[in-house]
Amino acid sequence: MSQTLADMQQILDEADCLCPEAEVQAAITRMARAITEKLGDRNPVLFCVMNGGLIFTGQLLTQLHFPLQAEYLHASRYRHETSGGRLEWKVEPNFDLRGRSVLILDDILDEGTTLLGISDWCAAQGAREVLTAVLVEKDHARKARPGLKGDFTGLVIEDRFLFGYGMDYKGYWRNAPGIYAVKGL
Ligand SMILES: O=P(O)(O)OC[C@H]1O[C@H](OP(=O)(O)OP(=O)(O)O)[C@H](O)[C@@H]1O
Ligand SMILES: Nc1nc2[nH]cnc2c(=O)[nH]1
Repeated sequence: MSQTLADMQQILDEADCLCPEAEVQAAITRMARAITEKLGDRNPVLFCVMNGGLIFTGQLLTQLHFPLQAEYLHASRYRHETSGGRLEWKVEPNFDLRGRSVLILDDILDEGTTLLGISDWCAAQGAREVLTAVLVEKDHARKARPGLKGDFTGLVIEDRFLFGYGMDYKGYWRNAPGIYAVKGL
């Protein structure tokens, strides 16, 4: 096994599981009900924020039983690091947002800079309303705006560096079937 693979296996073996898969799935089901209640008759367009939003979006979408359009965008600011920098757009959506209800789907609201930047961009494109849904909110007071929260939140989790369920550690373990914290971080 290469050193990278051995290191990554050790990361998972030594990590703390903060939320097992069944609890994550229950949270996604609760979110699906709340989103349906709010947006079920608004013909919304949903944007998965790649890459981290992939698994959450996939598991949420099939629980939304109303007409919607599903799209993606790609914006990133961590680049395999454990602290964030400037938000970089990798793929801007090519989609007419004028007058639309928009729901942004992402794995985590940490400082919230990513979701604020994306929400502002959607509003500037003429969206009628922009809502956000995050699987995880990180519990700390360093938000980009005091008290910043998603409109729909699955789980509130302690202030450690998390991976699994879409969140990566150095590009790995987005596929981990639960939410884990790296040992010592
Ligand atoms: O609330 P913030 O502090 O802005 O952090 C949250 C963002 O960080 C992660 O993305 P990242 O930039 O790591 O890109 P990724 O989606 O490719 O993992 C995550 O997917 C969120 O989009
Ligand atoms: N993987 C991962 N990405 C993040 N982006 C912001 N916070 C986190 C985190 O705790 N884990």
